[in-house]
Amino acid sequence: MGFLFDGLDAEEYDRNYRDADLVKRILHYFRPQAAKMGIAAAMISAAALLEAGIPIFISRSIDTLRNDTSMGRIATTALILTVLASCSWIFNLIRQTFAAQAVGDVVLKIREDACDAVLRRDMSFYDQFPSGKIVSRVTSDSAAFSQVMNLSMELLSRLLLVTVLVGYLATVSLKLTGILLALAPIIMGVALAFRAIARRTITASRRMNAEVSSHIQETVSGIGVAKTFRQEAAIHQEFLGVNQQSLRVNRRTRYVFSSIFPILNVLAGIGTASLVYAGGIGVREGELSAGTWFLFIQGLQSIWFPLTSIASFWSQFQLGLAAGERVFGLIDAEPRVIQSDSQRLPQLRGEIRFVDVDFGYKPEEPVLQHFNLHIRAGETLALVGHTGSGKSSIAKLVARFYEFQRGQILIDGVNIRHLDLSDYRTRLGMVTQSPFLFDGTVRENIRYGRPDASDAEVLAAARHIGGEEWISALPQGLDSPVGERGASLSMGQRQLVALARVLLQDPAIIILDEATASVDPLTETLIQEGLDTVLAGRTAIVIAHRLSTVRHADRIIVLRKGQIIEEGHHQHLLAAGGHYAELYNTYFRHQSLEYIEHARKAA
Ligand SMILES: Nc1ncnc2c1ncn2[C@@H]1O[C@H](COP(=O)(O)OP(=O)(O)OP(=O)(O)O)[C@@H](O)[C@H]1O
Repeated sequence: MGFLFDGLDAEEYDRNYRDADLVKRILHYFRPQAAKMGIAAAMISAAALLEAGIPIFISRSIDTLRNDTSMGRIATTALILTVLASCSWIFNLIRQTFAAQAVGDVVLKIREDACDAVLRRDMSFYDQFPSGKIVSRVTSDSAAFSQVMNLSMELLSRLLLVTVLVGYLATVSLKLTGILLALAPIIMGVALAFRAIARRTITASRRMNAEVSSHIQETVSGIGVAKTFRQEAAIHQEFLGVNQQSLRVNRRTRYVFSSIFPILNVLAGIGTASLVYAGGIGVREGELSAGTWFLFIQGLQSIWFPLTSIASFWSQFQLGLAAGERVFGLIDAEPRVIQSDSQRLPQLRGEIRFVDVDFGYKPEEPVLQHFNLHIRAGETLALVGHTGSGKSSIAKLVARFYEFQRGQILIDGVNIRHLDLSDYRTRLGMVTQSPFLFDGTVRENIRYGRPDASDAEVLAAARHIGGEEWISALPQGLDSPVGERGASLSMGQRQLVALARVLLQDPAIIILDEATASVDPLTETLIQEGLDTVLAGRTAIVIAHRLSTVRHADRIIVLRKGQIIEEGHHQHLLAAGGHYAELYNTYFRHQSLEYIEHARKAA
């Protein structure tokens, strides 16, 4: 009876597709599987006919055996029944095998399409869809969607069975068939009512369990803060409350589930009793044979479960379609970044020009307005400004992660919208504040910059960035595992890996979001040397957090609310005594050697 509870955890999502379109699209995925599905459908029909035939054969046999009880007759009856049951099992096995293959292939294809779609999307897409939702669309929704097909086949088989059986019973006794069918709406009504109640209690129970987990997770992850503020007792009390509520909800769920089977059994009992009574009278009056009487009682059992599953079909079918819709929604999401050409720039010099650019993540919240900036090829440009001033946005536009609303961005004089993006991005390197390392070794992570690089090239890049020492400090050298997201490496080591990776890539333009987290002085020096190596001879946009970077930058631009308010060289800007000087005094000055010396003397 598991089908009664299936799919209860699905959420309601907004529907944008018509059911007919969804079904058409699903069928389109099944088209290459037509042969397998054809075999499965044939097996369904054969098995349904056999399953309906078995009780009919038994009823006939009962009547025959009343007149002929010879060993031969008994043995033949038993043998035929064994053959019929075995055939039914074999047909079902073939059907399950072919259907599982077809559905499995379709889920595989849909997941491939969903994964491709995810990889093609621009960054604005990821702002809109949190990663958890994307993952669940690619994994569980694509599987839930295949349920539509399984359900349809199951329904087909049940309908066939009920039709054949009821059709035959009607030819035997209309009166008893009437009694049998009168029970159908009651059975279906109870099944539907139970589904509605079960759905509510299950949802409440799931929410409650999620609440308990999130409470524990929050407590554990914020344990340091909780201890500092001596909140342990309050947290304990709060947890007791949530836990008690969870107990109540889960108890109610169990009551609901354990009450349904007795209710269904009582109904089945009433149905059987009515048939026994009406059939018994029929036998007494000589209108029915004992075999037919048996057939109707057995028929109730055979029709009972199919009826409950037919009752629950439609809502489950809708849930499957909704899952399909979420997957198609992901596949069909319109890209915002649109390239109108695919020009390649084999000799990218790295000149970047923003011409009168307007940009906002949301149209009503502009980040850059009439923005103009010219970065010469090979120039190192440092962007400074308070948080939210638009530094990262400029970098993201150069990387073509987002679409801008007005103006032009030119790369070596070519409109960025006309470039072959994948070619362009091979010449564009990015080092983010907290570099993302993939689970694997240091070597694999460095090679990520250029998959065809040899071991010698990887080693050379690593040495070039930080010398021999940082490599030998790693437990297994370049073969040391980095752990999930690089957790086994220190922050400094992760940055060195990211720099070696980008050096191996050898881009013409480099975007660097300097890390704010401080590292030990030795690593700091290593990173600085690595940075100098990476930046040399390339166009660099650096979101600067280090004094040494702003000092050595060819040009600094100071941003406020998406506008350039000052620009020039470090000394020049400092002498001007404007916004940069203020930023320097509050942010950069404490990193200077003079400041540290002065502070030490003062202490
Ligand atoms: N993905 C996003 N979706 C919506 N708004 C965003 C997004 N990223 C940034 N913003 C907004 O755009 C503005 C500029 O942000 P940006 O990240 O460019 O600033 P920033 O100068 O790099 O700041 P920080 O130094 O804190 O990184 C801010 O108001 C920010 O809230």
